[in-house]
Amino acid sequence: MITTRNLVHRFGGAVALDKISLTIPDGQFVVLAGPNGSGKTTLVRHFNGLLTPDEGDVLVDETPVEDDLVAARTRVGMVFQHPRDTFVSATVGADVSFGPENLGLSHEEIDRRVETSLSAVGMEDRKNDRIGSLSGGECQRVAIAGALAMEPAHLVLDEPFTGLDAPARDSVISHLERCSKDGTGFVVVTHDLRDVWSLADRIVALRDGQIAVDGKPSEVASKIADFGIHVP
Ligand SMILES: Nc1ncnc2c1ncn2[C@@H]1O[C@H](COP(=O)(O)OP(=O)(O)OP(=O)(O)O)[C@@H](O)[C@H]1O
Repeated sequence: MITTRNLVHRFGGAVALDKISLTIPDGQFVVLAGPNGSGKTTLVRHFNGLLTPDEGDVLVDETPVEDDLVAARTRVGMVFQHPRDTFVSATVGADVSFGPENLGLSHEEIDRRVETSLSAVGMEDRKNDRIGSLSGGECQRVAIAGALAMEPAHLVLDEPFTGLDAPARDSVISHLERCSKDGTGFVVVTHDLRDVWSLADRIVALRDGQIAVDGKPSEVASKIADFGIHVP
């Protein structure tokens, strides 16, 4: 469970998050929407301690993130835009095993996690492929596999569809659906709801650093259409 309580974040004098209180239970598929500059990326960067609150608290499983950064980063995985820049190894399999290796797991457990997470994104036959040979959608899927291999309770994807063509988007979405059914919670940051509307349990929309809308897709559709978010 991820909890923020009266979370405030400022950049210089400018308030980016203005008293955000939010609880995300395990397993929930949350879409975090809102216009450019509304605070989405700033908010999710608090979920695993990439930013520190100016005021308020952020807790993962009821422990303040700053008290146990390792636990927070194990429970909350993140995949950012442009994953091509974040790969650390030359091949798909080596990259996905990098995180579990750093957890000090046994070879058997590392192999199991690599197999499971690559097959969750439909890349089980591509372990030996070079990262440089992948398309944009495949890069995104390998980045998701790398995060899944850490077996997080929540996986945060920041604008995962940027730069992907329609078939690549559809492929990533169908694999997210599969992982979601298997129990992984998701927080997907987007300003375009069309891709993920059908997968979402909950839509949270920010405006000017505050929660403007929070509810099930069917409840919020009419409320969010007027603030710069594409609704299907
Ligand atoms: N490193 C930074 N330094 C200064 N201001 C920042 C920084 N990062 C974000 N901001 C400002 O904080 C506010 C929230 O930005 P944030 O990136 O969280 O919004 P966002 O909703 O994710 O936007 P986008 O959809 O454009 O990515 C904006 O006004 C932005 O200009």
